[in-house]
Amino acid sequence: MKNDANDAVSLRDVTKRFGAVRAVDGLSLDIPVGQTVALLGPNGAGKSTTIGLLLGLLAPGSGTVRVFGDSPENAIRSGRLAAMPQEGGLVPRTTVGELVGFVSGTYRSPLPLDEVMATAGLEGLAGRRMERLSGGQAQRVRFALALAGDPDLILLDEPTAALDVRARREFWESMRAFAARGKTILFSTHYLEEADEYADRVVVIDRGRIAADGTSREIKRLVALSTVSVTATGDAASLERLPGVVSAEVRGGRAHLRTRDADATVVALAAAGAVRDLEVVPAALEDAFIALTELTEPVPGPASALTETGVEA
Ligand SMILES: Nc1ncnc2c1ncn2[C@@H]1O[C@H](COP(=O)(O)OP(=O)(O)OP(=O)(O)O)[C@@H](O)[C@H]1O
Repeated sequence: MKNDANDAVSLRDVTKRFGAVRAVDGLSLDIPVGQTVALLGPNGAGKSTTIGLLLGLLAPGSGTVRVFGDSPENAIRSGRLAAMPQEGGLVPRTTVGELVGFVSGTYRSPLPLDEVMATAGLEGLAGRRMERLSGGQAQRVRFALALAGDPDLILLDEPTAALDVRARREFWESMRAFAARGKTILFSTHYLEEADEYADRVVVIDRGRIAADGTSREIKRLVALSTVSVTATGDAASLERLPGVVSAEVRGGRAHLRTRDADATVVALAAAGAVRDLEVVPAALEDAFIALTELTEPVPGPASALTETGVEA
């Protein structure tokens, strides 16, 4: 039997229903201490429900939920678990320094204030009033409030949903500083690029179940196809027999090979002396995500549409 006290998060066969809807459907997930994990999934996949269960805001219908081997309630009480709200939580007419200082003072062993401000990227903003903060700055203040008690695990439900690209990048720089201190982060996101860039591990969730779990590289390799292009030296039918190749097309004097294993395909092309003007376009996480979440029947509920950078409502 696994000793889940070694993991920051341990979900075992967890199910949560809302009437006829199985929001979380037999989910098992262990997150070791120090990992940054993205929970990626389309609308209604069960991401918020999973986070709600981990915070003890929702009780599982069946299965067990453990945070550092303990109940979510105890993990929060001991200060090891914190969450960051997506909105609200900021008191008007106070300054950043006053609010963060006040919240810090409510903890028994808070993180030193200057460290909180530095990790959240708020240096120079201590005197700024809440009303005058940009969306990105406000989100970093919420992050500072979550950090104040020096938690070991932070749960973030779509932390950058309301931020523009630049604010998102700045937010993730703050998060990196937190992760660099050996802390564990679990965040949900619709943005594939965020999962790709900032998570050590991507857990794709769909209809309350895990559809894939691994590094973004592993997930891409699992289901998405890379494209290898070379100056054509053979016909499509012979190229389709190369290792890894799923389909081949010859047009404009170039062969375009869709492959599950670009390395193997390139090696075979090289062995055949056919690697002139080689170009390899790696698989995108977006392709993998579409493939994974299209494997099963669509769910009734909010429609989801893919944008260039992610999945939006
Ligand atoms: N309190 C509730 N009552 C009834 N149904 C609910 C409730 N909370 C969630 N659901 C349903 O459970 C399913 C999972 O919802 P959840 O909010 O966990 O998904 P999500 O992945 O966070 O989606 P989104 O990305 O849209 O926030 C959905 O079908 C949703 O409609």
